[in-house]
Amino acid sequence: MSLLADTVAAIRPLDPAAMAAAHARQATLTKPPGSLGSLEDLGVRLAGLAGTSPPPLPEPAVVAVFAGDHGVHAQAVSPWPQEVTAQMVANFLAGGAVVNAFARQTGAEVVVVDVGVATPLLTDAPTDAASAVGSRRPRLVRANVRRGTGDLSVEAAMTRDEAVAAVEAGIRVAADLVDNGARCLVTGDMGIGNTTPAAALIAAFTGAAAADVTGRGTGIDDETHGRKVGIVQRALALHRPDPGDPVGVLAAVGGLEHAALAGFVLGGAARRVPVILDGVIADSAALAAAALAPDAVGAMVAGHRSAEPGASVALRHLGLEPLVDLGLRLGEGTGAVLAWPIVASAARVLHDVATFDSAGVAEK
Ligand SMILES: Cc1cc2ncn([C@H]3O[C@H](COP(=O)(O)O)[C@@H](O)[C@H]3O)c2cc1C
Ligand SMILES: O=C(O)c1cccnc1
Repeated sequence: MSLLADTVAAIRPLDPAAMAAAHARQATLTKPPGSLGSLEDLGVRLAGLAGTSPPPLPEPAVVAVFAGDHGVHAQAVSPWPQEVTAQMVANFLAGGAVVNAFARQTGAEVVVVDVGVATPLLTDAPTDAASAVGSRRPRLVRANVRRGTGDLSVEAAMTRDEAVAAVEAGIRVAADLVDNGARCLVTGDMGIGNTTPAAALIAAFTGAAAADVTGRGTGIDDETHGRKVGIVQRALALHRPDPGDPVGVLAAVGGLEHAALAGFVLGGAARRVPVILDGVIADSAALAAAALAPDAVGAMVAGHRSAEPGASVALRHLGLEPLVDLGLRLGEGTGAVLAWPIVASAARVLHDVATFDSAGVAEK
């Protein structure tokens, strides 16, 4: 079988016995029952994912920033030049982007994956994902499938083979990181124009109208936004993507980083490690992952609620409630990195907190 088929086949539901044990343990801890709100449910889900209660602490964490370019950039859907994608990759590797600052603050590592950047990357950064674990220096993984997609408003973004190659690149990154000790995977993205394919994917997988899922990305005016909605509508009318064929949807209206992120989520789910979703790009990729393997949703944690309207539509479809809601609309993995300490805290409660019995605290 192929790596994609093997990975999908390895994804199983959450373990009900571990979840029941974690749920029972929550009730014995020195706090009023339910007082940790959704963190209690998150702790239970982490136990179900790991198959043990208490669940392992989700650390170390690595944020993988998948980078790609977009043919639809030719339709002026973003005010930024395409070269900014490659320039920001250099900035990530030099440690100067917002995601680097947040990663330093929280203790996460950064790996950048070139899965579809249009311009060749010149860098002396170390290039293996495995060594990212425990390293302070960002890594670059060279996994370029093609130098940017086709313009999805007039042609398929990529071929089916390219979509599968990008998904499998993401699976490989997840596998390398987990095999080298990562216990939490964090999604990141960089790709000028990538909120347009994200909107098209969300419309295709949820059935929502283009106007309800297309946002302002880096910050566009009303005229550009109106045109962007029209371009998403045109792409959907042209390709008629079938949500029952997730690879076909990714190939028609996706992006290389979206496809790789779908694979990254599947790779984490197959190895039963939590994957924290960042913003609208990760959320759109998560819809593709869930369409390929419905049980993959068990490994997903919605890090934050992006200001992009499509993000909320996608999360609702997945049945996920975001942890952080700060009006962020940056991407790169920033919101997900901020959520990581919250995810770790949800697990740590089940390790560290005394029980009413052990602490001699009276129950009501
Ligand atoms: C300097 C800069 C840094 C970024 N970091 C993330 N993005 C974000 O903005 C882009 C998507 O928005 P749109 O679809 O409107 O182009 C992606 O690259 C995303 O990661 C950035 C964008 C810029 C300009
Ligand atoms: O939701 C996101 O991650 C996002 C929003 C705007 C631009 N880039 C990314």
